[in-house]
Amino acid sequence: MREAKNVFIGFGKAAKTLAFKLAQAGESVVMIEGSDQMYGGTCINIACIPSKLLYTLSMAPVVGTKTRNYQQAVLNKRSVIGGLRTKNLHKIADLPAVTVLTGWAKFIDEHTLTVSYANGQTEQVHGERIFINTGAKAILPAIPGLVDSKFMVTSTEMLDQARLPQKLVIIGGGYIGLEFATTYQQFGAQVTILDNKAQFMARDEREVAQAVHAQFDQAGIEVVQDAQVTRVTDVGTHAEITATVAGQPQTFVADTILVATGRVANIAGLGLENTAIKTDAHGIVVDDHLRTTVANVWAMGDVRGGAQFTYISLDDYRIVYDQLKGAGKKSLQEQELVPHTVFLNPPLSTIGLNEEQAKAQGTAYRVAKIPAGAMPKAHILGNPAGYLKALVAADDQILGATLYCEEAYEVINLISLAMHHHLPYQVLRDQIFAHPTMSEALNDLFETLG
Ligand SMILES: Cc1cc2nc3c(=O)[nH]c(=O)nc-3n(C[C@H](O)[C@H](O)[C@H](O)COP(=O)(O)OP(=O)(O)OC[C@H]3O[C@@H](n4cnc5c(N)ncnc54)[C@H](O)[C@@H]3O)c2cc1C
Ligand SMILES: NC(=O)c1ccc[n+]([C@@H]2O[C@H](COP(=O)([O-])OP(=O)(O)OC[C@H]3O[C@@H](n4cnc5c(N)ncnc54)[C@H](O)[C@@H]3O)[C@@H](O)[C@H]2O)c1
Repeated sequence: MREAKNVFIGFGKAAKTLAFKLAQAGESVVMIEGSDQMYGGTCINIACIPSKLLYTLSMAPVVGTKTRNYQQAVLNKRSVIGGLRTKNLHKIADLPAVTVLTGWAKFIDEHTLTVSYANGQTEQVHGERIFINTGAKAILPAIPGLVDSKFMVTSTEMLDQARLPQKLVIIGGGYIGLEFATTYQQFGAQVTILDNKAQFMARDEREVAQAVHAQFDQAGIEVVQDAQVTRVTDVGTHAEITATVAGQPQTFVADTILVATGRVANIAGLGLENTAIKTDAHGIVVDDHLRTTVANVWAMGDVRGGAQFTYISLDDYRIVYDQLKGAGKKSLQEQELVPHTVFLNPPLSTIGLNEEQAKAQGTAYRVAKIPAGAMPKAHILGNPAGYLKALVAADDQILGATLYCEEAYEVINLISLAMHHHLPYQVLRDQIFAHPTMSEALNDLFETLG
């Protein structure tokens, strides 16, 4: 039997970072990854990186023309992702203390896994410690005809589809739905989003949801709320999607149906029933230090049923590493305040409280708000749309921000830093920023508060 001090199931963000650190410290590591197409995990292969690469390319006309070349973009994406995958593999596989096994792992007891290889062979691996980092997979709703439709894809297939859809229907108006609508519309697809909630962008405040909706209207992205999809039927070259919209039957036509209705923890087939590791409706149950209900097993990233973001998985690594090699003080508590970005055009980044939440909680606040068009950099970038808004408490601490503007995904990190370090808003108001940048909007934004 193969043995190691540290055995990882899944080559995700937390696992690869922790494996690298432990191996560098001379501890033996076995990394088990099911697919040779997934070294480095979901983010780099089938999620954040390919989707943001296509998003970026969807905004960039081919030099000398006004067209965006979708086929070229997909080829470009394959080449970049292939390079990153190899780099990720070698970064840990080349360390003398690491063995990478390409096969699917399943618990047979709390210290032992069976690894099944593509050639039908199996092997047993014993771990003093075992770290589960198996991620999440797309939820496929039980809609008659959906999974059998040849036009149905999840984000994974969509990101590698060589042909640009002409009529794309997206079921689900969350992160993936909104981002893919933006990207594929910009490449030239006709896009309709069918979301089952009554409100567009139900998690966000109405002000920004209305601003995004107006931008979608302008771009020609159709958004249908309160849509309960009841059936999908393939009809030759396209599919018909039947839905009840606000109680009325409607039919939509698509040559690609993207299912983006959330993702669920990847625990099926892991053999958890052979252990005392508990699960709930969200995933593997962990405590604030990511320990499962079995002392030698930890769970990190999407599989533990929390917020599904790569930066959360990375922070999960920090929590576990701190237990193994540090003071053991880091915990999930520190993940409560984190920035989020939806990669729209312009992008939308948020952190902390929004105005509706502050009102509902009865928190006293002042509002700072400026239009994005006030910033020269927004004009340089050719998109002065949107606004920046922040909430400040009576003691001058920043309560939260909504940035719907060019480069919001960079600027939000400065606000996050200020909030985490309890800096009063005046620090950002008076900070000298490089010019011309979008960050300098923070001078103007907080200047409005005096
Ligand atoms: C389209 C899309 C876009 C996204 N964009 C962003 C974004 O812009 N920013 C952001 O922060 N987040 C984004 N996310 C979310 C982000 O991708 C995930 O939160 C993150 O990748 C989760 O990483 P992880 O560490 O949990 O594990 P993962 O990276 O998911 O790794 C899990 C690995 O485990 C392997 N595995 C599973 N079961 C087994 C088994 N039994 N044996 C062996 N191996 C196994 C899998 O093959 C996989 O490689 C996006 C997600 C999607 C789908
Ligand atoms: N930029 C980023 O950070 C980023 C980008 C993409 C994905 N992600 C992560 O991946 C996760 C999964 O993304 P997602 O968009 O699949 O999930 P999501 O939870 O963000 O959105 C799912 C949407 O689908 C709707 N829905 C559910 N069932 C439906 C049905 N039967 N018919 C119509 N609508 C339905 C929900 O109401 C919701 O609006 C996200 O929650 C996020 O954590 C992050």
